[in-house]
Amino acid sequence: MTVPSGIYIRKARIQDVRTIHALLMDCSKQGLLLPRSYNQLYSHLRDFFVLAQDQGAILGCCALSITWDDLAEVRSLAVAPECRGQGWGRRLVEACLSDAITLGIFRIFTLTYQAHFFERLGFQVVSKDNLPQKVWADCLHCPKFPDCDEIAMSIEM
Ligand SMILES: CC(=O)SCCNC(=O)CCNC(=O)[C@H](O)C(C)(C)COP(=O)(O)OP(=O)(O)OC[C@H]1O[C@@H](n2cnc3c(N)ncnc32)[C@H](O)[C@@H]1OP(=O)(O)O
Repeated sequence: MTVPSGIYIRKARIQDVRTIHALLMDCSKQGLLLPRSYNQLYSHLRDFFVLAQDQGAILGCCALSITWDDLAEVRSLAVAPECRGQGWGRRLVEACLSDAITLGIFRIFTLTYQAHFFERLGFQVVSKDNLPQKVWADCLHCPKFPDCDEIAMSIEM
């Protein structure tokens, strides 16, 4: 497998939406994360960081979504298979954590099947009961609702 060169992390642009959508759809078909509609991606595009290549390809993404005055969520994390295992997933999450600090938010949670990956970044498993009700607003649209089997994790910075 050829490892792409000239890749870096930047904020998402409007031209990236279709590629972000395709990346997330690929992972969601494998049951790894929840799909996001074009409507959601356009309206939340400012939340996203992408792993971009000089030639224009988008090889990864991650979003920081503000939940409430002291809480934000890391979501929609995906790295293209050819770029995995090189620290890009970690850097994408760190970009979101850094953004949270800039915004003055120091408690971040995530809902994930990749508990070990997030543990490596300092997240800890928490009870879903410890997350505020507001967190579950999007879940009403989830095909798995109300039987969520994702693991809740959080980090305090
Ligand atoms: C909130 C959410 O969106 S959850 C959905 C997460 N996304 C997916 O599952 C989609 C498919 N998977 C992927 O896109 C990728 O495998 C990711 C995003 C999970 C990981 O991205 P990568 O770029 O491969 O991870 P990266 O190389 O940065 O690894 C960081 C650390 O986590 C570890 N790690 C990476 N993936 C995993 C894993 N699946 N299980 C356990 N540890 C892992 C690495 O060994 C590394 O450890 P280190 O700090 O000791 O070196």
